[in-house]
This record gives sequence, structure tokens and C-alpha cells, in this order.
Amino acid sequence: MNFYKQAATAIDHLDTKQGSVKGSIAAAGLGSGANGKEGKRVLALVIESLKYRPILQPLSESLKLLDVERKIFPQKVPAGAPSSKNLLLVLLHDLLFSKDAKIQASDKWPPKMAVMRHATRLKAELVKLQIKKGLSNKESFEMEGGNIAAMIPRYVRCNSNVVDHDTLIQHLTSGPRPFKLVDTPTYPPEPQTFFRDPHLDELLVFAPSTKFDQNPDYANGGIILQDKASCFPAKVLMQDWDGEEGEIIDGTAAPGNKTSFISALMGNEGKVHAFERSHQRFKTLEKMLARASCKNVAAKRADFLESKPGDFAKVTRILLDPSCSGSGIVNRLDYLLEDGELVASTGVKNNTDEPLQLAEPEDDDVKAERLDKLASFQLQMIRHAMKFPAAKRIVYSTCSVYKEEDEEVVLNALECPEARDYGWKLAPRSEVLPLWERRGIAEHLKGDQVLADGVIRCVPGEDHTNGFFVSCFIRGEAQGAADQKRKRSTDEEENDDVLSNDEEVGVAEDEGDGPKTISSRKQKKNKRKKKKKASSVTVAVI
Ligand SMILES: C[S@@+](CC[C@H](N)C(=O)[O-])C[C@H]1O[C@@H](n2cnc3c(N)ncnc32)[C@H](O)[C@@H]1O
Repeated sequence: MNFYKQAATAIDHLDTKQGSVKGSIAAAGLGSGANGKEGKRVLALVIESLKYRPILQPLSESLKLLDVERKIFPQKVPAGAPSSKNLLLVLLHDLLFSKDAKIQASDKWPPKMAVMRHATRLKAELVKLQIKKGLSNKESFEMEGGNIAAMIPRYVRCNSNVVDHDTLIQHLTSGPRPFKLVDTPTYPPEPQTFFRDPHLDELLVFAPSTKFDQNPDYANGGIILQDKASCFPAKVLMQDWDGEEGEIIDGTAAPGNKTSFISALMGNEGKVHAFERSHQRFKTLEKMLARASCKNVAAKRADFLESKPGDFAKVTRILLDPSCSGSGIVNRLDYLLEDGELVASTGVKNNTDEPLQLAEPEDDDVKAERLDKLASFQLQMIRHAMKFPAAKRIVYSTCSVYKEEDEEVVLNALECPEARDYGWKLAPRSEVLPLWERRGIAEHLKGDQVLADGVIRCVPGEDHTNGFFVSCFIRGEAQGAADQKRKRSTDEEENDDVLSNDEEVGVAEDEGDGPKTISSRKQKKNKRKKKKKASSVTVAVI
């Protein structure tokens, strides 16, 4: 199968929601997958064609190309062949939007001949459309049609493990194609300009289509392409870090963008324990950490829920950015590329370990069930983190905009027994990027405006980022295990209802120094009851 047929087959695969982008590349007959040379080439064509599909498809329809050339692009294609619609799409992309404005195939290949018969008209129609829309160049079509994704700036995080901020700016503003550093933020930034992010010192903000794949600082890990919102959790976690306090856990680390930011915020010193459960994603994590020159990260392929809190007595801060629905991610097309190694032309990380599919409406019941499962897993992660004996700060984040995974998880976490036993509460706004205007939604937090102010939301299309949510749990003093046990047994005497609630939620057994599990607490309660019964019997006998 040739290159165009492979790309069209991959798009068919994505259109019919048959699986992940990697699966789509495999379906296109590329044995080496998306990481091989051919795979990368096909993947790039798939993404670029999808970006311009809102222009290319109507253009082709206005010229009735599928109809006029139906012999070459039949409605019904033989089994295993790509659909005519998507074959035409990728060919039109290369003719009208590729660098060389050429279809890279033999002039005698019938599909190319068919498209070339209409090339002059197609180009003329595109110019007309460009003028009508007042666009300065045809690449601006990418921004058309309320394409929120294409309006999100390209955020460059300066990785201080490799290069310092001033040196990076000096590199960027010199060389053969220098960028111009401007003082005033404008959204989206003008091409070939950039400005300092108004909220995060480590970030520089560029025009959305800026490419860094040829940039030497990108190649050596000095530049990390990371959506602004995705930088918030590490920043909140590491607020007022003095280097002496203790160690850090990143409970859900791959692909490692937040881990490497934490590492840099620690000056590449101290220790970060990075957990990643998935075998495949762990490999990506290792590569990303090496590329970002993280020397203070101990990565483990392990399930955070199975970690024993008592084994991490020095850990004072924990980041949890668990799997979520990814409903906040709008630049789905760039996101197709974001898979560890393939980050060159992307601005946002892959923030879900779900197989990647093009967004399509989901049945309400299916969605509710999926969110329910995700939310209980997310809560379980927070409850586990709350048991770490020296922990005093837990940051919980998602790239979801659904209340079920955001405020409601926070509320449930605040009401869980671990929060009560260990004295966890929500950090106030002053500790959670106070200058970020958009906060949580009080309505989802039982109307509590103070709680809502303590968390952060990002809304795609309005905040120049993907959709995101960040919260931070704190406790004043890390209490000793003995204190906690004493407190717990007092509470147990007082509150039977909480135990039955715990049963419903279900917490994993833990054999560490943290609080005893619900089942062992229940056993204790039963023992106490038996003891009481026994003593009353004894009294009666006497
Ligand atoms: C949303 S992604 C994390 C993204 C990462 N924080 C970053 O910024 O690059 C969630 C990750 O957590 C991992 N994960 C989910 N449950 C886990 C668990 N119980 N223990 C460890 N890793 C887990 C998933 O495999 C996935 O790689």
C-alpha cells in the first residue's frame, strides 16, 4: 500500500472509532507502528490532513470531485482499500497545504491524475476563500471555524535542569531565524514573536503553529513543550520548597512532564519517587526523564495504590494526576502526536491513558458509568496518598472539565475518613496560584465559595489553555502514627455510621505504617463488641 493509501486507511480507522492512533497506524499496514520512519511520515500526514479537513472537505464538495471522478474515487471500495473520501482528503492536503504543494506519487497514478485534472480550479477556489475570509495566508485556515485548538499558544517550558532561562531567551532571540521577545501578551501571539507567561516564570509563549523540532534546545531537553495548565500542578505542589523538607512522590508519572518539572523546581536535587503502572508508558517515562536530564528521580514501574506508606517516611508532598476522561483536551489533533517521543510539534501532553479516539458523542449512560468508575479510582488514589505518614501536601489534578472528576472528587476526599483521621483540608486560594482568576464552581462544592476559591479551573477557548483542574490538600503538621491510631480509635467509638460508609467505598488493604484498613478496623470493632458482650455475660453469671 502506498503512503497516501496508508494515511487514508488510518483516518478511516480513526473515523470509525476503531481504536487508538497507534492502532490506526498498524491498521494502515505499518508494521513498525507510529515510531518507525514511515509511521512518523504517515502520522504527520494524518494529523495535517485532519487539521485542514474543515476546509478541504467543503472545497472538494463544492467542486463535486467525488462525483465527477467517481471512476477513480468510487463510493464503494474493495475490501481493504481506503475510503475514496479520505484518499481524496490526503491528496488534496498535499496539493494545497504541503510545503512543496505537490502530491508525492507517480504522475501516472490514477488518483493523482484525477486530482491534478482539477488542480488549477482547486487552487483558485482556495485563494478566493482566503480573500473572502480576510486571511493573510492559507495556513491561517487552520485557525478558522472556531478551532479553539489552533488558537492555543505553543508553550515552551524552560527546563532548568539543562539550560537557564536567560540563556534560553538569548538562544531564541539570536541565530538564523530569531524570535522577537515582546513585552505585552497578545493572544494568539504573532508568528516569530514570544512573550513571558504572565503566571509562570518558567514559561514562554509562542504562536500556536511555531515548530521546535529543529531547535537545538528542544533536541537537548532544554525546551519542554507543555501546555500551560499542565504546568500548574507541579508549581502548586512545590510552592515554598526549601530543599530540606523531604522527598516527593509523583503517583502517576508517565509520560513525565510534571515529574520533570518537579525535578527542575527542586534544582535537580533531593529525591522524587515516580510511580507508573503501565509497562509501555513506563518506558516513555524513562526516556522523557533521561531527555530532561532528571538526576533526582527514581522511576518505578509500580502501582501507587500498592505502595506502602510506611516505606516512604520522608515523603512530604505527593502529586496525583491520575487517568481521567481527558474531556478538557481540545487540541486532539496535536494530541495524536503526543506520545512520549513524538512531542516535537505538539503543545500538550497526553494526559489520559485511554486509547486515543477522535471525539464523538458518547451515550449518556455509558458516559455516566465511565465517569463513575474514573471518579472512584481518583478518590481511591487521594485516600491512599492521605495515609503517607509525613505527607503535608497533596496536589490532585485532571485534564477533565467534568465536575464528577473535579469538584465532586475533592468534596468526597474531604469527607473521607482519611481526611478526618489525618487532618487533611483544602488549601486556601493563597496557596494555589492566587493570581489565576478562574476558580472552581461553588455549586459543585455544596455552594461553598471558599472551597471553590481554593481550586483552579481552566476553560479551553477562554484561558488560552486546555481544560484543566487543580486542587491541593494540606495538613498543618504530619502527625505520628501513634497519634493517628489514638485519634482513630476514639472516632471509632463515636461513629459507627462512618464505618458503614467506608465499606461502600472500599479501600485497598494497607500493611504499612499508615492507618489500618477498613476491614481491620471493622474486625477491631467486632472484637470490641464481642468483648462487651462477653463482659455483660460474665456480669450476669456472677
Ligand atoms: C494522566 S496520566 C499522567 C500524566 C503525567 N502526570 C504527565 O504530566 O506527564 C496518568 C498516568 O497514571 C498512570 N496510572 C494510573 N493508575 C496508576 C496507579 N494506580 N499507579 C501508578 N500509575 C498509574 C497511567 O498509566 C498514566 O500513565
